Amino acid sequence: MGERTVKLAVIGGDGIGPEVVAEGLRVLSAVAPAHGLSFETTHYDLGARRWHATGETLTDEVEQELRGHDAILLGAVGDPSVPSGVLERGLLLRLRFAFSHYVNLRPVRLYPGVATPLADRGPDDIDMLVVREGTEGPYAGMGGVLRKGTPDEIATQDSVNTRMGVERVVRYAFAKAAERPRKKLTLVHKDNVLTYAGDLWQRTVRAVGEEYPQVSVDYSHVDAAAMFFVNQPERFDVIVTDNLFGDIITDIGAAITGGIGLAASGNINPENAFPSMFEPVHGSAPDIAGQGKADPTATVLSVALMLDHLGAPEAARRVEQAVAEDLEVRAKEGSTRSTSQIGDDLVARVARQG
Ligand SMILES: NC(=O)C1=CN([C@@H]2O[C@H](COP(=O)(O)OP(=O)(O)OC[C@H]3O[C@@H](n4cnc5c(N)ncnc54)[C@H](O)[C@@H]3O)[C@@H](O)[C@H]2O)C=CC1
Ligand SMILES: CC(C)CC(=O)C(=O)O
Ligand SMILES: [Mg+2]
Repeated sequence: MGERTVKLAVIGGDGIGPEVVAEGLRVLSAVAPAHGLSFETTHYDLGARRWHATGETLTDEVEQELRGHDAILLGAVGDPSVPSGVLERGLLLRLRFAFSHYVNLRPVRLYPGVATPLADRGPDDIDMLVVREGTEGPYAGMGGVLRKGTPDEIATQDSVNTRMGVERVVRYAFAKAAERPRKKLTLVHKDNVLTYAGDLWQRTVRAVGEEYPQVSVDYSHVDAAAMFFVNQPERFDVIVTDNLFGDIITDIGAAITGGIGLAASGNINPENAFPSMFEPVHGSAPDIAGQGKADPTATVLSVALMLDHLGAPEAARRVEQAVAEDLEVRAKEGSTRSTSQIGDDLVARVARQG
């Protein structure tokens, strides 16, 4: 088999980010060669440390360098020593926007054996794919503040929804739904209150849906969807939703599938005009940083999403299989392993499958 070299940019970032990324990379190194892949990694020191040292979040030069890679693996950004939003907007959202990551793909899947707070539900009941819009909505950064610091202060934060931006993510979600056995797509929004944006999303889903007669479509207001996640998760197959709603409901999705330490995501540019970026759903978890307590599984599953995106589905399945086995053992025997011990076990499982 000929070997393909993938140029991978690695941004560990802040808090537990570098700890979980290190384990993701070890699993990647263990699985890649058997699938004809070799990864040429470049590490970028971005995040709080760099901001304190230089005042920079992301320079144009670094952005340009990142553009030259095939994919990016990111841990998390954000640190209590930096004003909230500086790194989240200046680094993470800047990359999502600059590289047109309009699909934020977040599987919500209960692995066998994993404890869920939903007493009478199992893996067959919780297997959804949330397609969160990644470049618009309230995250766009539009708005401002008037009369700051006075009793008359007014802060606005606009939600931006473009026809083009909504249509491309809706189209992606329909294509995903059409590939899955249930062929069901749910639009999650709040069109009874956010009437302008909601109407655009509804009309777009109706129009694109005409091209996918095999996909059944329904709608849920986001507040009801939050409730259904915890009392009727089997309602959902593929969900398409805006940036903020998708952010919130996927943390609920993580909570019902074993916790935030297991939840993976991909920031995808489906046209491959820019490198896609893979990262756990969680943040930098300053409360447990540096203690070896972080679960690297979410990052390892994000590596599987990356392998899928890079056209190596067999390698991706192998990583997921290793995680599934690890989670089954954890369910039976419990686990007090450190971040790197979980990494050791996943590397060993991936190697055994080879
Ligand atoms: N994609 C990103 O880079 C994200 C960054 N953030 C940033 O991260 C910082 C912390 O935000 P929080 O709201 O506390 O969210 P968080 O996801 O970092 O932590 C929430 C809770 O989950 C736990 N947790 C997170 N990841 C874990 C893992 N792998 N294993 C075990 N436990 C884990 C944490 O210890 C904490 O109790 C903030 O600066 C925030 O802006 C938050 C979310 C996403
Ligand atoms: C900008 C990030 C901190 C937003 C977030 O929480 C996420 O993408 O999951
Ligand atoms: Mg989030």
